[in-house]
Amino acid sequence: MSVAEAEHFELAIIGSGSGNTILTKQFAGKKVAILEQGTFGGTCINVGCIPTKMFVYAAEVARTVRHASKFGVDAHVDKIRWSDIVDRVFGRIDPISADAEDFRRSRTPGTTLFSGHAEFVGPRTIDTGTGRVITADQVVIAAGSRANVPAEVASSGVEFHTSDDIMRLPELPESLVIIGGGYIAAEFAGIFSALGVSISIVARGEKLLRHLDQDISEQFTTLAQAKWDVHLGRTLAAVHKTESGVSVELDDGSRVDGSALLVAVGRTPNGDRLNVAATGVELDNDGRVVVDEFQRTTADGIFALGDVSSPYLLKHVANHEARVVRDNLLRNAWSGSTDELVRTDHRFVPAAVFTDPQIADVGLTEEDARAAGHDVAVHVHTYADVAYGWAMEDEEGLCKIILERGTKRILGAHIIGAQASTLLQPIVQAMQFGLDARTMARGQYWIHPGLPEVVENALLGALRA
Ligand SMILES: Cc1cc2nc3c(=O)[nH]c(=O)nc-3n(C[C@H](O)[C@H](O)[C@H](O)COP(=O)(O)OP(=O)(O)OC[C@H]3O[C@@H](n4cnc5c(N)ncnc54)[C@H](O)[C@@H]3O)c2cc1C
Ligand SMILES: NC(=O)c1ccc[n+]([C@@H]2O[C@H](COP(=O)([O-])OP(=O)(O)OC[C@H]3O[C@@H](n4cnc5c(N)ncnc54)[C@H](O)[C@@H]3O)[C@@H](O)[C@H]2O)c1
Repeated sequence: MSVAEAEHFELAIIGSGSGNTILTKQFAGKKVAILEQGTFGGTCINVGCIPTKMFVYAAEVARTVRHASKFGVDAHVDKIRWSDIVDRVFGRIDPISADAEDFRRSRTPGTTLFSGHAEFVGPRTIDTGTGRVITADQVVIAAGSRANVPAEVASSGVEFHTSDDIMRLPELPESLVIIGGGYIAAEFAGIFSALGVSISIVARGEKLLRHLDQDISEQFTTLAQAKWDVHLGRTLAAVHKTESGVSVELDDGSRVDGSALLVAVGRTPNGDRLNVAATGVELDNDGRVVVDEFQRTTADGIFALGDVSSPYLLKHVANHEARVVRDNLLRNAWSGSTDELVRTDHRFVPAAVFTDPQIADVGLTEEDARAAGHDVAVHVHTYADVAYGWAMEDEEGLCKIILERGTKRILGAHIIGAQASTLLQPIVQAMQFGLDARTMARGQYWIHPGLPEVVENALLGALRA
């Protein structure tokens, strides 16, 4: 079909992850195209946040049993039924994706789903990859990101996995070599080790999760080194196939062997595969679609959101940006005035790494706070120093609070330990709504002897520091 014969839509959305969530009832009756090249629903539901956390929970159950004896409860893991774990996760997720696709394909009047690789061929003109070309008044680029694979692995001919397929392995491997020291490496190391797999990690940094506050990164690295075979400050030289799986050759000539290989070295935004130049959308030096605070790209009528344009690569950020785009799609976003437009708020973006132990953070690291010139007051409180931590026999967890000394404003909070993401959320709330540390610590009751007392004590310690 030629561009001249293109079918016209009021709205076209490239990507059915967070992009699909835009279509609430305000869009009923509008003529909408959704373009999706892969599994409907995108990364989070199919291969990201949700399945990984379902595996994380199964891993935690196994870990609890393995550690039960220190509480005077003798128990052991009889067997890991890997295929049942996989079936539990995907038996729940796959139907959700299939139903969401069916809903858009056949139960949403006015919406057309194009299942193909979309590319721009002109201003707001898209080749849908299905033999049809469409035009649209407004376009949303919500095309996400993809896993990076180092050339040494890609060209090796050796079987390897990424987060896209590691959760569907036919069998649990005896050992797993993980290349990378970030989020995905940490989460899958936690999952597979709890299920009995020997873990080796190869990371080029001197610490794991090195983007985190130094105290947290150090604590995690120390704990990881005690239970996994961790190779820090090493790069990959080559990858070889062996009789039992794979051998990874490092830059110092040493080798790390395992039965399976997981590559977890970051993700690339998919804007480079959309021929965005044809529609006037700019990419930055990191390949992200350039957007302003209203999620508008450099081309009239085109918004972008989520991993394709955001440095955060987090689902709650993509969701927030999708809500901003939804609101701005319904306004006249290129009229010249921005008075009516909704702004994205990236001030206090929290994140959690669901590894062992869990990690969560919000705001500045101590290093960044000092580098920004703040006069900081810092306190680290351990789980072992609160009553619930005693109950848990916890020797790993800590909560670090960074305050601006004069105002008592919370600049950053960093937690490693059980339920870190749950413990962090009230601090996110305090930062978002301008609650200072003194009011947060002493202006409310803290349930005794709940685990959040570690946050209360970290706040009080920072106030005294
Ligand atoms: C293993 C893993 C675990 C994660 N865990 C968490 C977590 O616990 N918490 C968290 O906050 N975040 C997590 N994330 C990150 C989170 O999944 C992403 O930030 C989020 O899903 C991005 O949403 P999105 O809508 O931008 O992109 P996606 O959900 O990836 O959607 C983009 C869609 O666009 C499609 N597409 C791309 N290019 C084209 C094209 N040219 N034509 C047609 N379709 C196209 C893709 O197929 C995809 O379906 C995790 C990610 C991974 C990989
Ligand atoms: N719980 C969560 O919110 C969650 C979970 C998983 C993934 N994610 C998102 O997905 C994104 C991707 O995760 P990720 O772990 O792949 O990326 P990451 O950016 O967290 O970590 C990448 C790691 O790979 C290393 N690396 C990069 N290139 C390398 C190379 N050529 N050889 C060896 N090591 C190399 C980096 O030094 C880093 O340690 C994250 O940025 C995160 O935002 C979030």
